[in-house]
Amino acid sequence: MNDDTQAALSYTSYLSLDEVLDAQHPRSDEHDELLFIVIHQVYELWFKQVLHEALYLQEQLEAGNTAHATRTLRRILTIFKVVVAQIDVLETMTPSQFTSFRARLDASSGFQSAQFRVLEAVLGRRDERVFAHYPEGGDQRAQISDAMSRPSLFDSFTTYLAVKGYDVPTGRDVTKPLEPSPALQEVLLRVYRDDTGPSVVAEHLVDLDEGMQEWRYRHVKMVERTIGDKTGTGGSSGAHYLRTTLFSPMFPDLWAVRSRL
Ligand code: HEM
Ligand SMILES: N[C@@H](CC(=O)c1ccccc1NC=O)C(=O)O
Repeated sequence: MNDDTQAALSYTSYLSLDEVLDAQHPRSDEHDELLFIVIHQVYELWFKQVLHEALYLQEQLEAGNTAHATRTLRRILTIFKVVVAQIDVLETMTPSQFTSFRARLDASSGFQSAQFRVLEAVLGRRDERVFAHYPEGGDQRAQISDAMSRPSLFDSFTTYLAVKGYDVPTGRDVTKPLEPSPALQEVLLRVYRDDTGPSVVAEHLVDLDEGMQEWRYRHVKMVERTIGDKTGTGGSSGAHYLRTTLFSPMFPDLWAVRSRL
């Protein structure tokens, strides 16, 4: 196409708003279903942004760049605050309002959020059970599987510590779950005692771990108040299942050293 005939860039075209604002398709005539859809779409957009930042963060860490890594971590943490806070908006929906359209959700559920599973994998989760909700041979399954085969954020952090001259244990199989490592804990104690850039990065990783746990806690409370102990549309026991996910920190070594600091 000749440049002269191309429509001028506008707010609407730059942001693809025709597509974005045409992407809400309630399955009922219930007033509250639009909120439910919009909230989830906003989540998925933030997940996209967090994943984009997390990849950048891993590059910055592996290059030993404390300033950039710290800035990126602060951005991710700020987004986490926003996504935890937006649960307040969904909690303005009463149980009976949700019940009015819940059956129309069929068997769809948060279990099928591929970006959430990719995020968990980037943060170090290695757990085949999540695949149950993604068809074999599908793109989403491949994305989660790829993320589980790459070094996690914590692996990039240990690489960063090595670049900074710390004698970190090497040779971890990055496709396996993160296990507490006494040798790495000794290194972390030195990092905290030195109290320079790496200790700031470590504290931000603790913030991130806590932020993820905050989200899980707020999600469970929202579930308890909205559907009580009904089973989930995704086939789990619902709030009971979600409570079992509450107390598994992503970076166990960073928590293990705290009683010695
Ligand atoms: C009224 C609001 C909500 C209710 C009642 C609810 C309920 C549930 C339930 C019962 C499960 C367990 C899976 C199942 O059997 O269905 C679940 C999982 C999940 N939900 Fe929600 N949810 C709500 C809102 C949200 C929102 C806003 C998000 C944001 C993306 C979300 C993301 C997830 C994720 C990622 C999981 C999987 C968690 C895991 O396995 O650790 N949910 N939800
Ligand atoms: N699992 C929820 C339904 C639900 O919340 C949901 C359904 C479809 C898409 C996203 C959802 N949000 C989180 O699980 C339930 O059992 O009511």
